[in-house]
Amino acid sequence: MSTIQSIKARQIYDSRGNPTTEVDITTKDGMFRAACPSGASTGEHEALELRDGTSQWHGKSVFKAIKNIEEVFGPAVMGMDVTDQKAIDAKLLETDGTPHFSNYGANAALPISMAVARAGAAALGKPLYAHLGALSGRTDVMRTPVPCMNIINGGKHAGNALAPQEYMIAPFGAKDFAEAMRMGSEVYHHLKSILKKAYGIGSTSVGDEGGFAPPINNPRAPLEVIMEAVKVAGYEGKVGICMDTAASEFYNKETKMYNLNFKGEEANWISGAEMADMYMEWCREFPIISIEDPFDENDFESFAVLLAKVKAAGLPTQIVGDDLTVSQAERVQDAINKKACNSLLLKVNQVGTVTGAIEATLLAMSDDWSVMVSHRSGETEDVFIADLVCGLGTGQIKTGAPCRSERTAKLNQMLRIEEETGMPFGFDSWTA
Ligand SMILES: O=C(O)[C@@H](CO)OP(=O)(O)O
Ligand SMILES: [Mg+2]
Repeated sequence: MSTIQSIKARQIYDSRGNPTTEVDITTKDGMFRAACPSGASTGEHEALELRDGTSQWHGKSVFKAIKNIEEVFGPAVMGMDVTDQKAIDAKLLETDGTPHFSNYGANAALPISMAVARAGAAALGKPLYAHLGALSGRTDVMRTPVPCMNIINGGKHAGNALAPQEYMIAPFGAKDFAEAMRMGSEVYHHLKSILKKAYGIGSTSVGDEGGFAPPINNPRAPLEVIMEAVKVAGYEGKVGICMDTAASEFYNKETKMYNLNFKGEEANWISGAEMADMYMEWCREFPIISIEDPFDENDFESFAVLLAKVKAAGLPTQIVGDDLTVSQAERVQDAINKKACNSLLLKVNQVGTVTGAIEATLLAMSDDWSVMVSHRSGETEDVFIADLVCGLGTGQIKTGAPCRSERTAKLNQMLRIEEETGMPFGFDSWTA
């Protein structure tokens, strides 16, 4: 048994230069630190990110959340045993008194929960990934994941006119994580040269997650240039494409239409049914193995239409819920009932505790979904999700481009985990 002796919180800054929360917990085994990430294209059902003042502007300070850590959550969990993650997470929820931290903030609860996992691992003499594997009952299936690297940025993450938010490469044909990293970084560098030639000056500036943000607004064009880069690198058949359209960002709730040129001057409205046809066309033409948030966060219907079409066509593409499911068991259950998707994007701050994230994962897996662990567009140096994905053994992670330290920190941590353990690599359904 190892108990919480002190909790200290501070405001630090994330990769976008916005304030966020960090916590230090001490036990007899030492000091354990964790920091909270922050999204830009956040789902409306996510647990509350508490910022000072009344607006939701991300540049606002988080001193209220800091105060809540030190004066509300901290005292509530003081003296509790850090090896009992479930009990501490339940205490955080009970103290807040709402299902998703609407009173004191998930950005106050989450770093405590993550630091407790680190402290618990130390108390048991285990690496973090092994502790998380045990907490989720998945010790026997731990593995390093296919890194889905976001190499072209659009949407809310970039200053270009491109509507879809993320175009990722997934080097699933690698023999191990180290090779996947090498393949990903080679494709990334080839893409840089191709973009420079095709689009000139400014085309290789990057978005929030390190992917290029070229002056493109045709949503199909990135698929073409990415495949060109994959070809030049010599990895055709070994690298798939994953997309995150983040379609909630350009949906009109009244007209139920999507504006595929929402950052450009002239709108380009299309219906959910037309979007589904567009995705199907792309999936037939390109090796797209994953589409996240292809529709609005409440448009379960269009999700279900696309999933059914993909299955009927025998395509390998997974349909991933992010804003739709917000890493919360209730929303996952809803999506299971409505057959809206077959994959969960897992972001710990959408739910606010490590236990909540594990619950959502296990529920999704119980219906044969895949699970892609994910960073946020606003990240810190904290590498927690690298250990989480290996411990849960989901086989997929998205944590940005193979550049920028807040992204490579996680990728490099997985290189270390692979070196240390020789864990198996990859996601079984994605094979070369
Ligand atoms: O939509 C997403 O999946 C994420 C991470 O890539 O973006 P954000 O953190 O801005 O929600
Ligand atoms: Mg998303």
